[in-house]
Amino acid sequence: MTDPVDTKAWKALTAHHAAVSSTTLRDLFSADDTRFDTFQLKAAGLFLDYSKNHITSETVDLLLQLAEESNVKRHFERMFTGDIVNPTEGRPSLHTALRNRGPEPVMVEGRDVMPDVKAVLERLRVFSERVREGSWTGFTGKAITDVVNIGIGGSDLGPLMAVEALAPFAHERLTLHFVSNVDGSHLHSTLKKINPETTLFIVASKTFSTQETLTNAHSARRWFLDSAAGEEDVTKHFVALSTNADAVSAFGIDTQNMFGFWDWVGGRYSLWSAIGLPVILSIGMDRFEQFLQGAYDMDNHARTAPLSENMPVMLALLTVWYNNFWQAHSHLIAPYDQYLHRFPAYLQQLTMESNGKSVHVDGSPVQSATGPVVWGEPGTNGQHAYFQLLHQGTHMIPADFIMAIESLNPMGIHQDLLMANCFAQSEALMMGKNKEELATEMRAAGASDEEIERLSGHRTFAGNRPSNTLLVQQVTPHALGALIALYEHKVFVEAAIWDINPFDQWGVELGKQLAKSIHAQIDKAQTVTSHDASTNGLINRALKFKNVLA
Ligand SMILES: O=P(O)(O)OC[C@H]1O[C@H](O)[C@H](O)[C@@H](O)[C@@H]1O
Repeated sequence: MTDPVDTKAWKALTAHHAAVSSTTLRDLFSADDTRFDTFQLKAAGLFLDYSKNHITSETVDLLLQLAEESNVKRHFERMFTGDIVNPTEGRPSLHTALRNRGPEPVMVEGRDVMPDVKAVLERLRVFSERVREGSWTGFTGKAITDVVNIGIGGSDLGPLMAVEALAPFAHERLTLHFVSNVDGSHLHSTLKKINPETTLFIVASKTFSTQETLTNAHSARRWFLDSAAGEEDVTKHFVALSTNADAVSAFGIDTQNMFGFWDWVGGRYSLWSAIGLPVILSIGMDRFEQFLQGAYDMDNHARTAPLSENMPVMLALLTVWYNNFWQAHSHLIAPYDQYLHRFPAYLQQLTMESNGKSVHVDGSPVQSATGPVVWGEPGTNGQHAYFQLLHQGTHMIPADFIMAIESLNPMGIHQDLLMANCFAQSEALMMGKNKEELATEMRAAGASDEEIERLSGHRTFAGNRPSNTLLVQQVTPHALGALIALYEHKVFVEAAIWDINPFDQWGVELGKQLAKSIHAQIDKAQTVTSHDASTNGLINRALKFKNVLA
């Protein structure tokens, strides 16, 4: 594969950037009153306005040429049809098979995986219905009231985000809890709220070897056994979601209580698999299927829509445009919906674990920036915290505003105010306020010319800051499925352009290795000299704090 910087489109985009970078968004809008109609897309119930970006039709043509030269369509086909798109682990990446609602088979090593996918979904349906209707009972015969998901990373962020996002559809009797951090306070504060007789623990771990999850699961099991009559009661209160049946048995969970998935499902793409059990318990299997359908609709869009009408492709190209040509390496996600409050955190793993890479698929070093830093909070809260920097700071931070038009909890003027704030922010970021506008405003409020002069640097806004706005009718299961799949495919297209592998995560391994050896040293409680001076110093100081070192 050609390095993206060596493609014709990349070179043309570099020249194009130099030619257009001084044109402001205000200029672009005053020169063309059809921008909003030109730069919009619809897909799977979502509406995207991308007109508030530093683009002209020529920019879009060049970006589309880059997508062509990067064989984006072929990359999609390879992923959807089960090719080894994760060569460092020798695996396909088939989260799309998990939500395939169509009749087409999906082949892995010559075998259709769809029957297995459907069989697990069926088992999840039966199990979740029993828990939801109250016929799955605990060791004293009572119905389950609390479900604790113990998992981390992809085995936590997805189900947690989706359970929160779909809270209006939640089962009335069931309260969902999520324990991820190995910090004992996380488990402790959860255990304080629940009763062992009516709690179901879900131990969620693809590998079933993750230190945090196993530590939390063992502690939860011990806590449970303190109240239960005996080991045999564990079966009624612990289930596992994993690809590793041996490790599940070794932990002491009957594999009849295990819901499996497969190594061709990446952790951060696993929400659609058995890892979605907390979501299924909360909203029910019928709604979970609507969630899968939303993602499937977006999959079909990504796979079949021409590049120029393809929403994930366009979002990816805009990220490449800013990241690689405008040197804007930070990306804000601003969902104007309180229930989407964990969506930015979810996208952090999806995007930063996928595209935080410095080498191409063949292992050679990249020559341009890859995945940006992704962050955010729900609106309107962010406005009262860090939006100052977005409006007047020295960085250009492209933003995605996500607005659900209808609230699932309509209350007076709340939703209209939320919407007004969302639209006001993207307008303010783009239009800014020049000195003349400020002067008119201040004069009307009685300010003197001297005062206007003194404050104009502080109170003007340069504007010219780009954003996308995504509209959705309501955050329903279908809409959420489509939204997540949109970002999954966006990340995939970016990786295809940068020629990096978005499906491995070797970068998390070194810290895990070192933590193991440092844990052994902390346990030994002897002065440590095997690390660098800072790390030795910190361990030894900590041992002194613990009072275990002379
Ligand atoms: O599901 P598990 O095997 O427990 O993995 C949990 C998480 O930990 C790993 O270190 C990876 O960084 C994540 O991609 C993964 O989702």
